[in-house]
Amino acid sequence: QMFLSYFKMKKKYGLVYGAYSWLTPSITIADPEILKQIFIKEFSTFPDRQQKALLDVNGKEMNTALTSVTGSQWKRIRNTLSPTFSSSKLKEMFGIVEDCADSFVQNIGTINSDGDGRFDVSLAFGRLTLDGICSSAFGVKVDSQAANNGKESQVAKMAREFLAIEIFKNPMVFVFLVFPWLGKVAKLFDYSVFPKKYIIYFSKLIDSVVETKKKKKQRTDILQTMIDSQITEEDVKNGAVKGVTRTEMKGNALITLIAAYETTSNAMVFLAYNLAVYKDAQHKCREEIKQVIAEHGGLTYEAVQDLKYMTQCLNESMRLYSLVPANGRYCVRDITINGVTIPKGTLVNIPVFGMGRDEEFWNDPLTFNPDRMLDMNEIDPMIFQPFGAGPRNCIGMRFALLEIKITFAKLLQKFYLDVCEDTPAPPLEVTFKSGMRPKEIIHLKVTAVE
Ligand code: HEM
Repeated sequence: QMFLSYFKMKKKYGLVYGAYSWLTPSITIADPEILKQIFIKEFSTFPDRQQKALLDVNGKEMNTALTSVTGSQWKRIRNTLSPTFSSSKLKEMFGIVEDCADSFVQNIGTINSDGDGRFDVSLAFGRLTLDGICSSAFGVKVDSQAANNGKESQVAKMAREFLAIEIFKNPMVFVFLVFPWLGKVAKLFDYSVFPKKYIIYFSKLIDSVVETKKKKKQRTDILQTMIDSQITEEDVKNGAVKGVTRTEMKGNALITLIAAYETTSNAMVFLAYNLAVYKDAQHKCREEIKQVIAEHGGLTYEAVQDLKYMTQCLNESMRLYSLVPANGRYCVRDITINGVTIPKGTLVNIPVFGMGRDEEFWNDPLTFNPDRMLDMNEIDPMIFQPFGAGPRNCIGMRFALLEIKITFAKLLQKFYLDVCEDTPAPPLEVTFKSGMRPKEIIHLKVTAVE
């Protein structure tokens, strides 16, 4: 309802309107010209997504996560972690992602004990994503996809429990939203809105993985990049511009788990649903996969980059079903942009979900039409921004795209995707927990390609 209110408000007030986000003044902006200035040209005026006090309520490790840090600390950590997602590093991580996708395809045909190919889409893609993230962020193979045989590892169990926490159900979150200045007190007492038991567990896990990796250099993953660039608190005090401390390493491994899990798994849930409903698109994806594999002699990193039509389907799916339905930028000094004055201390709300379904920006917006994503130069990156925009956009975008495309390339090679009798017709109803997901449990069916 909150995300749909955009249409009502826009009809009444237009593309820019003010409101309060609890006690913080907020302005909703859907004007792409103003947004371009906010995200890019005036980045120094809008450097963060929230006010600082509200970012310090996660405990000392997670207060250092990229999503929470500001100023020179953000710059240093972002500079350190960005190369992890370069083409060369992603190529090195290709094997990790491929192993998870292989395990997914092996398990998907038998995930349901009835053997009829019916499966719970969120459960299946959730396990796949968990495997990928635990391998890459913690350097631990958890194989949660084999969990239907009842053997779930302790790491997978803890990660699954940690990710199932609905943070907005913690009443303290509302206390902080209403009284943001209390965040300073929370920081002082190392308070965390997340249960400490999980933070302690994963901190210890990282300590032990770091020791193992130090003894024997292992495969490239996100944690390895952080280990390779570890610095001390002293280095930070002396003005280091690159590197992460051990505490920052822990906070950023944990945020990778949170930032990557719901978003990536739900991106796959919605894509699978759309391909099962829109069979022409599924057929075209399968033909493209065959052609690309033939051209590259296998499903290589380069072959995955050539899956153009699949990318169109994914983009169209993310437009219709925004994984992160709203973005934000916090204004740190008074500014006037295109006649709109934004005072210091205002929260800018970007209605990503609404803009993705707005008739002013898209023809027939509720129809899944991958052809409209043919030429991305014609799509305004402010109106369609599944991974955000500007210098503070999603750092893991290329990793997510790689994981999704490898998985679907492997899945569609082996299986046809179909709807079940009880699969709802499009458009799916959605709900927001820690990310956007289908309101109901969605089942689809796989049948082996002969
Ligand atoms: C389909 C999957 C994903 C979607 C849709 C998504 C979306 C987003 C969005 C909308 C933002 C906010 C960007 C902004 O403020 O402009 C964001 C930030 C972020 N994402 Fe993602 N994300 C995805 C996957 C991932 C993955 C796989 C990782 C890590 C491996 C990741 C790590 C992060 C981090 C650390 C930030 C904060 C960046 C910063 O503040 O500098 N995300 N993501």
